[in-house]
Amino acid sequence: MTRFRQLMKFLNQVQAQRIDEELMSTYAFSIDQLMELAGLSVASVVEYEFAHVKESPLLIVAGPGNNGGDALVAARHLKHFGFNPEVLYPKAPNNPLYLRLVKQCEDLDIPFHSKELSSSYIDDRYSMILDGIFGFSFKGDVRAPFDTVLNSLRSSSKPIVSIDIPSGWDVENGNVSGVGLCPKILISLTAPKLCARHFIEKGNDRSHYVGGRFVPRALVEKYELDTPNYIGSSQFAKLD
Ligand SMILES: NC(=O)C1=CN([C@@H]2O[C@H](COP(=O)(O)OP(=O)(O)OC[C@H]3O[C@@H](n4cnc5c(N)ncnc54)[C@H](O)[C@@H]3O)[C@@H](O)[C@H]2O)[C@H](O)CC1
Ligand SMILES: [K+]
Repeated sequence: MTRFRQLMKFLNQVQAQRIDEELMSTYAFSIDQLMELAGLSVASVVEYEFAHVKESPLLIVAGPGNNGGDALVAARHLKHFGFNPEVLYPKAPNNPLYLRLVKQCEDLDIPFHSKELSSSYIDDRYSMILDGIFGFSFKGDVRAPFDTVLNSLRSSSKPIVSIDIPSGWDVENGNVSGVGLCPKILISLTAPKLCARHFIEKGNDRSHYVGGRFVPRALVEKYELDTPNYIGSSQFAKLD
């Protein structure tokens, strides 16, 4: 796997949301397409980093928005990759897109949990945690039921991989509340958001990836994104 120089461009919250909107208007993508590619990137990074613990169950925590949708897509791909994913879905929205993703997972016999799991249960059962709770639309103080979910994940000793934003972190200012997760791996989608600067500062035992290989050149130029040169068919790039 080739490493890439650290990207220098970080998006604020409004830019991240605008890029998302433009992809689905000007550039004619459907949300299903973007989510499928985002979730595939995430699953590919997990496969790359955790292939050695494939047999143990892994815990995928899905939130109420599209970050949670990415997590559900990743769960499906990981099952096809030979992993043993289980999904914690504390607040399942009644939205046709997410209902389809849940059905696709259930049809693969992926177990779902709706009630918070204790940190001791997580530590005993799972090899790692995939955090798809909140992404770039998170704002304000964490509301129930996710406050207690974040508490038990934070108390667990298992490695956390965060999709796009470490959940509980302010999208621009990082873990200012102190209630956010402390991931070992961050997978930024499209481009890193401003909070990723604080993740990088934490040091060498952290890995930062970028995924979401769907950004047209005109959008890269408009927002001056430093998207990596993905190698071959790879769905992610690891940043230095
Ligand atoms: N262009 C891309 O890179 C793509 C990224 N994708 C993923 O989509 C998320 C952003 O999704 P969005 O639905 O806009 O928002 P979130 O998932 O971050 O969450 C919204 C959800 O959360 C609730 N919420 C917000 N703040 C709080 C709070 N303080 N307490 C409790 N609940 C909160 C809110 O009510 C909503 O229900 C991005 O990060 C990527 O992961 C797309 O999948 C593809 C394109
Ligand atoms: K997240």
